[in-house]
Amino acid sequence: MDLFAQATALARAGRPQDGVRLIETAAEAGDPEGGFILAHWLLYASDRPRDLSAACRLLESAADKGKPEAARVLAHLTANGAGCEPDAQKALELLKRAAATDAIASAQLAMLPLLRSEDSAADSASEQVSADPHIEIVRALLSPSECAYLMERAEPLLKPSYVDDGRTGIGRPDPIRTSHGAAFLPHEEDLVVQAINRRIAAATGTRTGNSEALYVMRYTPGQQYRPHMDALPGLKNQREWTAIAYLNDGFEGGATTFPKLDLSLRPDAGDLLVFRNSGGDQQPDPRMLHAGEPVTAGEKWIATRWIRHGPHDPYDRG
Ligand SMILES: O=C(O)CCC(=O)C(=O)O
Ligand SMILES: [Fe+2]
Repeated sequence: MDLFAQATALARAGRPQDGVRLIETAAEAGDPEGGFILAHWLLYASDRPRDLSAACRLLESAADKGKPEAARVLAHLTANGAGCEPDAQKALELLKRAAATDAIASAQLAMLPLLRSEDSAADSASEQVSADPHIEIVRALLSPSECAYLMERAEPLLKPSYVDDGRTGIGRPDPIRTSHGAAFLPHEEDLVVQAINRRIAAATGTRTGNSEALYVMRYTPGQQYRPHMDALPGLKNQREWTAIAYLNDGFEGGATTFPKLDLSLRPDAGDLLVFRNSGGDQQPDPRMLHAGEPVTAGEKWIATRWIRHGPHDPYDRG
């Protein structure tokens, strides 16, 4: 039985602390599997305070001992400068090392030469839907292969979408949003996702460091996002902008509607819908109520960036 299975068996037998101790002891002894698991507990802050630097050190040691998944996750953190100095060259070397035996890393590596440049955001035609409030569609910002890549990467990570409680900032299931989704937190934000995030920032005139994690959503028939506001009253660092990349075509229903503005939009795959949720005073703009209408056939995939007024830590849900 591998280490994780042993720890899980202990937890199931009512001895979770022994399971945790088993992983910690293995990690301390330099076991790459133990180090990889402990690094994730430190990244997710699941049972202990978040410590990105400690996670990087554990991943580095596990990667040096030949664990490709550790090299891949460390590549993401290194490219991002999360928990360590940003170093694009080192990130690429780590990814190449991982790609020799890790299918996810090799798919990522294969995408890199196909990525559109950050400057290409300026070449995408932008159509103004409304000047005030600001709503626009940037056409074909993402290529078909980039859209396919995001859906493929997100699929195994999908979980029922939660809605953050405006008061507590804690996520909970809510019939308002019945889709499934996956957030690309900094350690999951691979080099392709980082490039896409930079392009979305360039297209919206915002900074990557102001955004929440890219959130990929999938709606199957009957699923929807009922009318809601992305800006939340009382949020100290407001969700000023929303940028939604549409990743596929070939579904029915699922338009994005703004009931107060009498607008119904159905952008094409690769397009980015951008709208402003709050004014300069950071107060939610009531006109920006919007919904993802129920999908009636096929699947609808989108990727959303909720962009804050100022710098935001994507690990911080508040
Ligand atoms: O699915 C849609 O069209 C809307 C999604 C949305 O409102 C959001 O991501 O905040
Ligand atoms: Fe929304």
